[in-house]
Amino acid sequence: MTNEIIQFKNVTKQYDDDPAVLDHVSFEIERGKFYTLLGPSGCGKTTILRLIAGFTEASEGEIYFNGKKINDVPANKRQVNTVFQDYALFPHLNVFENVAFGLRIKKLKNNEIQKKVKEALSFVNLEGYETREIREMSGGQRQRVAIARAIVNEPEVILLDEPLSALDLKLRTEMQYELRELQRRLGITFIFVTHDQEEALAMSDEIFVLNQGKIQQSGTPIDIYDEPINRFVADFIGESNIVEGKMIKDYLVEFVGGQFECVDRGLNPNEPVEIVIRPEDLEITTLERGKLKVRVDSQLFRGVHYEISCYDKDGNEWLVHSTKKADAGNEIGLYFDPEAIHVMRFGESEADFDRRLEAYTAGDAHEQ
Ligand SMILES: Nc1ncnc2c1ncn2[C@@H]1O[C@H](COP(=O)(O)OP(=O)(O)OP(=O)(O)O)[C@@H](O)[C@H]1O
Repeated sequence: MTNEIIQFKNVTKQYDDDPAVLDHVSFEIERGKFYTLLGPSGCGKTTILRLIAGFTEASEGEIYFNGKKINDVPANKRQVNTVFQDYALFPHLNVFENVAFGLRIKKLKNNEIQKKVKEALSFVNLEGYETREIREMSGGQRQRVAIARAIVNEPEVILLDEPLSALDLKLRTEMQYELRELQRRLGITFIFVTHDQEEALAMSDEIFVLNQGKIQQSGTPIDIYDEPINRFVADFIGESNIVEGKMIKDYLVEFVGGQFECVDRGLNPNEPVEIVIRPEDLEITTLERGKLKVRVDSQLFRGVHYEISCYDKDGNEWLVHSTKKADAGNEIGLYFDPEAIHVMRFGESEADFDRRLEAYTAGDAHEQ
């Protein structure tokens, strides 16, 4: 059996004559993994969930579940449950009845309902809360009731639409651990929607980064952080310094008036590129040792590091995360390793990016 559970083939969603909210989107979801759809407000994340759940229809393209086309399968016949942002719990029912609701509709026997609800509540650490009213539960507990209500139906996929956004920061972080752990224990596929990049990096096996109805890049958190394919992804995932430049040789790149050694990524001489250097990869040093010379504009103490904003002579801003202080007005050097320079080709598609990196890692990109 293939490990693929959901597949989108060239799916487009358009309302009336408005521009498409999803534009020929294709992807595959594997069984048992934690996926995150990440992107700014309005990029189409919820629309993807609604298409999987069957709450809306695709304008074009095909959606497969376990290898079968499901475009015309109604929502209640799909092996999918959704946890909504506002939890959508029934305020007039207690915890037990909220979780039991779907099972009662399916007309399961009472003793079976008792057993399944008990199991689901124990999965989310809510044993003993059966008779509590929803209004007597905290935000985090309501969240867990909503998850119990989804897992009690034993779906193959759980869709979670910004389920943590109503929680305060501390509880949100706790719930991130809990959800991740729960997904591992259950072994069910989770598809989680968020616009919070830190949440996506912390929780996911795979992330799909979306913008304006298109998947910009998909991959593991580390792949996406270390190898963003374009300016949008680099900017959206973590903080970045991004400048324009051009390739000199396959392992030498020119920007802000200097030439710097970089990792060979199969790019061609003279090719215009964008360069990303993460703030934590810049080291404050003397003017002599520094590869870049900059003037410090401001610094903020962020607890674990200082966030220092500097400018080079061309007016580019360089953000540095450092445990060392640097006072505003001082001229300093910035040092970085060749591996810290990430070079992006302008306007490259994800498929071309993957092919280029595959060729590079297979060793047939360029001879050095
Ligand atoms: N029923 C509808 N009719 C018309 N346009 C819609 C409808 N539903 C959604 N849209 C539009 O589709 C686009 C994508 O919406 P979607 O809810 O998928 O975005 P999102 O990425 O989940 O955003 P958010 O993070 O704000 O929830 C938005 O521009 C939205 O206005």
